[in-house]
Amino acid sequence: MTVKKQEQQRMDDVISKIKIAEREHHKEIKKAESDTHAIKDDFSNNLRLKTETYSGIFETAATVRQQQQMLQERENSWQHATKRLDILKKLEKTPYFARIDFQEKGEKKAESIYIGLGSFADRPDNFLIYDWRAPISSIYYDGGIGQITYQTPDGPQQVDVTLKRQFVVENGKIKTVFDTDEAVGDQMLLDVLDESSDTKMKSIVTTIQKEQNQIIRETDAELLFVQGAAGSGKTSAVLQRVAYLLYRYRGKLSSSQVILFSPNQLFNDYIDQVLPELGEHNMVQMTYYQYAQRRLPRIKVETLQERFEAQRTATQQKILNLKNSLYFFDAATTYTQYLEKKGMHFKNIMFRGKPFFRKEKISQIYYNFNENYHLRTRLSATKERLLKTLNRRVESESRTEWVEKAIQDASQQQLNELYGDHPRNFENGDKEMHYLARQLVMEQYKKIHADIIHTRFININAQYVHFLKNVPELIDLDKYGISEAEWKDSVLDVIARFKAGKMQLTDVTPYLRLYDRITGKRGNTEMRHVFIDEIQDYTPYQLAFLKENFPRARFTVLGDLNQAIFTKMNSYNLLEDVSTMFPQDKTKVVQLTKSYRSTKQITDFTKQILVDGTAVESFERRGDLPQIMVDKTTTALAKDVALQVRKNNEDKLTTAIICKTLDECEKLLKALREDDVKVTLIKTENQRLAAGTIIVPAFLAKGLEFDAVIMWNANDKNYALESERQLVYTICSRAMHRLNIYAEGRLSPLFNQVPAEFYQLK
Ligand SMILES: Nc1ncnc2c1ncn2[C@@H]1O[C@H](COP(=O)(O)OP(=O)(O)OP(=O)(O)O)[C@@H](O)[C@H]1O
Repeated sequence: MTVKKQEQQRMDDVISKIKIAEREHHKEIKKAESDTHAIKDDFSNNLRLKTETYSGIFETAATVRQQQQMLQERENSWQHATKRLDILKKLEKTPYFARIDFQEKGEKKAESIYIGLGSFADRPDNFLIYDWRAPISSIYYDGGIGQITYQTPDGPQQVDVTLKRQFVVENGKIKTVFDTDEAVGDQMLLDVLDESSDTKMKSIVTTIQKEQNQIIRETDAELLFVQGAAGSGKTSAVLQRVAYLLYRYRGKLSSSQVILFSPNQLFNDYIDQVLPELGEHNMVQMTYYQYAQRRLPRIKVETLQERFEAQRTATQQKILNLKNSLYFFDAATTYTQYLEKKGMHFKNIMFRGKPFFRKEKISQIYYNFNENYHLRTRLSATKERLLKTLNRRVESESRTEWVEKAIQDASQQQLNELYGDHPRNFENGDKEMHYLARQLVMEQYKKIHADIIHTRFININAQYVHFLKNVPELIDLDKYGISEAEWKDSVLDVIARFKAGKMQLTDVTPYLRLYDRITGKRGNTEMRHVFIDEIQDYTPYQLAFLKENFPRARFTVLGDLNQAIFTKMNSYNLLEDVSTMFPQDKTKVVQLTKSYRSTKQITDFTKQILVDGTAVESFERRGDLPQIMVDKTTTALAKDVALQVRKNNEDKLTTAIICKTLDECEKLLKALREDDVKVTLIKTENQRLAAGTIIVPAFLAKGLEFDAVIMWNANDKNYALESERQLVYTICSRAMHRLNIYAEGRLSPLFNQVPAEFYQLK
């Protein structure tokens, strides 16, 4: 019998056992559902509410609690069985993708294990399939044949691997079997990478590479920094890592305690199938912009597009750099310490157009507490004092004549509203009158009460401006090449924006943090893992803020300093900045250099665009040389783009046309439509990735990939500055199989250093 036949026999046997298990789980689910119905019916038929006596209330509450517990138990077993069934259904189609034969040290007999998406045993401890995340499965990813060490919860273990076999399976049938002596055979990887792109990212579980496996299984570091070339599988590895952590810490870690910050909403949409494919729930996913904007519903924060397209003077850029830095973060910390003594800005609490509590009065209360009071306690003590004063005012006001009269004149309905839920068994008429009077006055003062509770007396805009005005005292501006006058202008700019209800993204984080420090907001201690993708587009200030906001979380950050399209050159110091926030012995940096996304020709070309592209290695997958076409007019170029799109379609390659700005996208869209080319414009990050040809502005193409990329108008006007090198690299490195570059007039000088043998001139 051939190896393939033998293996198929085993697979058939395993599948039939999986089917038996599926039926069991079906039964369990049905039972949990019918039990739930029965409990609910029983509950509504037999529950008598006894509310007359204490013991009656007690009894009723106990019954309700008992019912709830029973329901919860059924719910848990339902959930457990449903999740398991879900995995079994996946296993039924592809039970496993690898087999390893090995001998443990000191053991006489060799063992064979099969590795799949989840584990499966037909009886206790008889594992027919091992989960890819089990400690032993690591040997599949980590090495070839021979002695291999793997990590277990009890420490390192050594085994002698004698066979590594990989399977390609479709619908329960083995398509190919091959034995390999490498970590994960290149042939299998090549097959996977040759496939065409999709609007949804796929998991890489069958072909995880050794370096990626390290990232996935890392559990010691508090900060794991992954620097990887474009297409080196950072995002893929990190999603596998989430699945790994959920498995490794099951019962202790849930998907709601893991948050991923991604570059844009489009990208969120692109990756949201990976974890479900691996049988796990998605983690919390958000963009930094969403995280910040949801706290500022009334302010219009600069959008991704505005930020990307803004033209800044050298001075504005210097100011921005300072505001994004950790120095600025520290200066803000010092400033808030100083607020414990003086400088807080308050607003009057108004009542019917007049100040009820004057800001001077609030300030006096705030600063009257002794120095043991810090910002949080100072504020809550102030609130308490204000509420007390309000209460006294309610008391005295309720004894005034107008109130008495108002109650006497009140209709029955108005009175009922004043009584509310209060039992009407007052001791005497006076007490009843007093109660109603207080209710009436409190109703009048409702807004004041709410203003105090919600700390609306803090003037955060004025406070932020006050902070900015004080910056020259806190930071030596000279060191940053900024004059006092320039700084003053920048403060005026912030004030003008405030007046128009707007804010630059750079100001958002210091602004929110100032508010948090004043109000003493505590961080989110539930979150255990924070993942940040495309870290190069974050500022050190934002990262320090996130660290403060998730004090108990471990951080995994990934990025490619060569793709910093927003922060540009400043990103190169980022690693240094970030590492100061974590203990050194708990920081781990991993470099991924091999690029899997693109053909060798594309990777070799794109790495030449970089100033120092040495850390990028191509993977041996062959394709055409990238093509560059320069023509005199955009009309002629658009015609050629249309032809190229048609050619790509014929070759079954999905095309993305990437322009620098949205405006250019719109113009090209018009030209292509006139030429009868079907294309979808992706205008905002809230859109879905459409199938078929798309046109997308560069700032939204982050993290995505396409079979074929057309870079639109890479001329010397559009990409003139050295600081745009990373953008050009990012655009070109989105291509998997084919890359075409078009330029009107003259090609951007950023391509000058690419040797002619790396591309073809059309
Ligand atoms: N081990 C692997 N097996 C199969 N495919 C892989 C592997 N690693 C990466 N890939 C593929 O390479 C492509 C790029 O991966 P991914 O998007 O994760 O890279 P990245 O480093 O996040 O890229 P970028 O920084 O450019 O956004 C994807 O199509 C992914 O499926």
